[in-house]
Amino acid sequence: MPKPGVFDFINKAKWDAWNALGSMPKETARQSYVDLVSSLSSSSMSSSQVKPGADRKQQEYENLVVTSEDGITKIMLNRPTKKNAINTQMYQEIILALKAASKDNSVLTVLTGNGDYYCSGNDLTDFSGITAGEIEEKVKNNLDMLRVFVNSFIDFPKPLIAVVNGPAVGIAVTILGLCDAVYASDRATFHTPFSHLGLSPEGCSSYTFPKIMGPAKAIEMLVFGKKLTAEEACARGLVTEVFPDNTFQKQVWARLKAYSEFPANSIRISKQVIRNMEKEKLYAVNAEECSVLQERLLSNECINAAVNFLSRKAKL
Ligand SMILES: CCCCC/C=C/CC(=O)SCCNC(=O)CCNC(=O)[C@H](O)C(C)(C)COP(=O)(O)OP(=O)(O)OC[C@H]1O[C@@H](n2cnc3c(N)ncnc32)[C@H](O)[C@@H]1OP(=O)(O)O
Repeated sequence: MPKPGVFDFINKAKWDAWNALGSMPKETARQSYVDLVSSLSSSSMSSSQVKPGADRKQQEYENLVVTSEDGITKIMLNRPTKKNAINTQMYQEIILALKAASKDNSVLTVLTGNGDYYCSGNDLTDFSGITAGEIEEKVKNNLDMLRVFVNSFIDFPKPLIAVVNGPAVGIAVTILGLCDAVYASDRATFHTPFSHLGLSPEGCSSYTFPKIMGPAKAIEMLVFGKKLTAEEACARGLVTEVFPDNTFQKQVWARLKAYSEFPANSIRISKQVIRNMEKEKLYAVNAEECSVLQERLLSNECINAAVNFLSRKAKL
């Protein structure tokens, strides 16, 4: 039939919907419709039957638990016995989980940690058991991966929210500058001990932190390693809001559920309008930080700090 006029809203919507199916056979269209309705009715049943926390699990990961419920995809770091330290496999899994979340039906994506820590940063045992001859290649491969990891935050198309349930260290802190909201328990702390470890800033923090809190406060964190309380991080603009630990999960998830009911396209497009302008700059900052860090990771200062941690002589 001819396309209905622009003010014939209902028939125009129907016409557009049919047209969008292209040459799909009628039987396939009918089956897709039945599948869609079945999935909607089972998800509305499950939202009233399933206990909080037992959301629908997605793909299996070794170091993450990824679930999707009520328009929110939750990516939970899941190495609680290692304070959720990010090892090579976890970096790769986060890249994959973000890619999947960017394409799923969720409105919001949340990053959080399982256990008492949000995340203790890069896994310092990552380079153990490597021979001197292998180290350069391993560092190069890891830095290539780190660049992709950080780019997947820069490129993330929907609001990305960090629910910081406990202390955060190193890269888990720097990457917050690329998140769209950061909700923290009052038990959380924010620590970037790069100089202590012979390292240098990553996660685009050399650019985002001075922008968020001003250069002097950024240097206090990134160069002198000052550990911030959640309230201090909030006063500096790194954290959006702090909640008492005993009501943290309840209050934050109620807030997120309300936000997830906003129109999905509007939310996504508004985030992109705010963030896209800086993408090229952020890619360049990320590349530069990775190149500096590659040299740092091979320095004696860094190797000694890692050896001290591994031999239990030092921790933060
Ligand atoms: C990809 C390319 C490389 C990119 C390089 C970028 C780096 C940026 C960073 O992230 S720098 C930050 C690195 N992180 C740290 O320096 C933290 C090191 N950890 C600690 O200082 C402490 O563990 C602690 C303060 C986080 C917690 O202390 P606590 O006493 O409460 O607990 P334990 O020390 O007993 O920890 C429990 C177990 O967890 C292991 N663990 C904790 N953090 C890490 C880590 N970052 N890497 C590896 N393992 C970690 C810890 O060893 C304990 O394990 P065990 O039970 O087997 O002994």
